Amino acid sequence: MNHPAPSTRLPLDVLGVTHGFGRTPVLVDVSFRVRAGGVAALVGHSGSGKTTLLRILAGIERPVSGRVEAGGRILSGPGAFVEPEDRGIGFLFQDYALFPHLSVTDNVLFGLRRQEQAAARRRAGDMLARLRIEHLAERFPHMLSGGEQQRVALARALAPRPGIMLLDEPFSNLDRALRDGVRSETLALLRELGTTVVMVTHDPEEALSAGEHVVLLRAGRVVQAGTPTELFEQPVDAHAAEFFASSNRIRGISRDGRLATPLGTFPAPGLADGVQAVAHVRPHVLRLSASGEGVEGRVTGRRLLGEVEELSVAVPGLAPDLRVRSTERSRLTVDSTVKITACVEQVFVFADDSAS
Ligand SMILES: Nc1ncnc2c1ncn2[C@@H]1O[C@H](COP(=O)(O)OP(=O)(O)OP(=O)(O)O)[C@@H](O)[C@H]1O
Repeated sequence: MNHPAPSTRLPLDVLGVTHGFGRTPVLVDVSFRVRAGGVAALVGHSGSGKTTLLRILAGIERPVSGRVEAGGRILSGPGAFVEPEDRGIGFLFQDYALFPHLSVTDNVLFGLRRQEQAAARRRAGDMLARLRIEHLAERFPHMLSGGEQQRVALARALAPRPGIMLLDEPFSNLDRALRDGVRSETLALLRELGTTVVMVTHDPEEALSAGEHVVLLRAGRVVQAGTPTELFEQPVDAHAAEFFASSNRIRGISRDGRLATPLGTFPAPGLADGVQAVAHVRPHVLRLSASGEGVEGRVTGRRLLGEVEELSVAVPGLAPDLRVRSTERSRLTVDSTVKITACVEQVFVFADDSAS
């Protein structure tokens, strides 16, 4: 099999990018760096500004202020702007946007239209081989499955060997079984080619599994940026904690650096005495046992969610019931009395936003 030459490795810097439409601010002072050949996942709820930021990186949109640099070259900035086609950036978007009237080969050649024809044909052939879709070369997009279309779109985007690749929810149209495979294959290929990647997703699992650097956006601001482990295990605020795993939210009042709740007391560093706060207790950090240590509760329901099982447990003084998840199948039945313990280090306490 022919292997395409690696792309030029480029770091990408986003420096204080601010943008808005009319009076509405959409991005506020956004900064982050993606190392050359690294993969960053931009994640956030709908409307947090992910796509606008990607459009700015692509050069489709000009930021109101701030800079975008690739390998030290200013792409957007005060008095400087490089047109999208001259940025050396490839895109892969959700709807693939293959040309319906062009064959697979011609779709890939479209990305190489600035090159000499014989070299372009060789490159297109290499790319199709690399993605194991040579046998589809003469087909038209309507004759392809979703996964095949995605590969063709990837081949088209990668054929010019961009140093940077922008992915906007490129796997969300694929069904779950296909998605995981296509995503890991795509990222493995991009890593092999040394391409720097910025991937937009609203799926927390996808961000944690794909990005070595995760940037969490809320209302156009970076809430937190770091490794997947940092974002999952050390969230900076309630929003960051809830984004990656929905928790049992247990209210209490802080005293002496701890939060007293019906489920026990949890460390509440930095909170003054008498502040209303919430302990975010993820369902998987709770353990149930038939007897022993812990707060007493009563099992009120069981649901199998696939790999994990969720039990709901009523605890006096707590509403709604606690959600407890485990990959082990519980022997506890509905109505049995249980003891509940929480892994204290994995409980996050933040001031109660809804109380102010
Ligand atoms: N051309 C535009 N004119 C006016 N407002 C816009 C325009 N493009 C985006 N917006 C607004 O900017 C905000 C951010 O939109 P953006 O598409 O960047 O968010 P997103 O995080 O990508 O959301 P989603 O996950 O739903 O795609 C939204 O409030 C949106 O309505």
